[in-house]
Amino acid sequence: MPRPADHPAIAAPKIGVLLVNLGTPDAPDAASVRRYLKEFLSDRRVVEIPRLVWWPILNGIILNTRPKKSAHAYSQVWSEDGSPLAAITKAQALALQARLGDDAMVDWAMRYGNPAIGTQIEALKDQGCERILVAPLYPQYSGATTATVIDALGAQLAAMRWQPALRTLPPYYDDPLHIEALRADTARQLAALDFVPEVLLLSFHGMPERTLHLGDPYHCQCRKTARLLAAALAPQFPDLRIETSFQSRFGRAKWLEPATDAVLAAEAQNGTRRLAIAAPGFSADCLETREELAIRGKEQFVEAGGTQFAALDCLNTSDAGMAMLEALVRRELAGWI
Ligand SMILES: C=CC1=C(C)c2cc3[nH]c(cc4nc(cc5[nH]c(cc1n2)c(C)c5CCC(=O)O)C(CCC(=O)O)=C4C)c(C)c3C=C
Ligand SMILES: [Fe+2]
Ligand SMILES: [Fe+2]
Repeated sequence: MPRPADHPAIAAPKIGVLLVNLGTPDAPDAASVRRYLKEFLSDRRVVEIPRLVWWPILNGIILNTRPKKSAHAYSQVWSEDGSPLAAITKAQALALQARLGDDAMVDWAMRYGNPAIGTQIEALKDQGCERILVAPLYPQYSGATTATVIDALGAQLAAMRWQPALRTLPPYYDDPLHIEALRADTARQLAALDFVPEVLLLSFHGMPERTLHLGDPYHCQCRKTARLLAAALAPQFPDLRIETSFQSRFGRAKWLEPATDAVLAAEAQNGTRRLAIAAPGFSADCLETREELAIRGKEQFVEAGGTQFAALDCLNTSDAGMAMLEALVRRELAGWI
């Protein structure tokens, strides 16, 4: 007697893959940015300050001042396809679908904003996906990013009578596939520059330093990605000095150091003239890379005396990045196929 799964008349269950990134406003205007920031900064995992203290600060100060400033920043990087983070995540989903063919149905979601995780899980289920792999596209795990995706997933499941079976993609900060993709794509971009950088600065998004002491592995995982990437690049670029920093400080608390803006200024003041910056903690370019690094970072470096500056692209839909994503996803699907 064949087992039911082996019976030719019973079709294999459909598998869905949901790529998830942080989220972004729907438009580069103050009202849209305010809506997005309200959802994002109300998450207890993102801002770990007692509500009684945080609520008046968020609603009384931040949501009245930051949206206009951030909307201006977003307008500088907005593309025909919308916010870079959403446009690139969508393009990654399409590219992954082409690579996976009939093996899985690929879709994408934003943790804050649209398309929401819950809506996309429902859509995959409605299309017959009984098994769904959810892939938070953060190489390094943190409570403020990866864990919030799983929280949203839990909330969606809590509202479903007939739930799909789920898997989640583990962090891949030190996975040889990730390090090799970063090495290959960084080397390709460095070789295409019209100058030879003295320094390659690896800039990761920051977090309050307190989260490290509370046990969040994010800082250590960023450091390990940086160490492995530097070691992988060394044979091809023996004269390149590789440094690490943390960007995007938010609020008054002490954040992880050294801070990217301070390092850019210090490098130039100490005589570095040619510098390239890369952001191996972001799987897709976004406001933090295109505005904070490529525009403001360049200004900071040049004002302090630097002469040549380049902000490298994230893995985005590069061949190296998509080959890595396909391999990471296929490894998870192997348990189901
Ligand atoms: C890559 C990992 C990220 C971590 C860790 C992270 C922590 C973190 N972020 C904030 C506050 C803000 N982040 C903002 C934008 C933003 N953050 C990430 C990623 C991480 N954040 C991305 C990919 C983006 C870009 C979104 C886009 O639309 O392109 C913003 C919004 C922009 C702004 O107003 O500056 C805020 C605010 C905190 C407090 C935090 C850690 C606890
Ligand atoms: Fe952030
Ligand atoms: Fe920022």
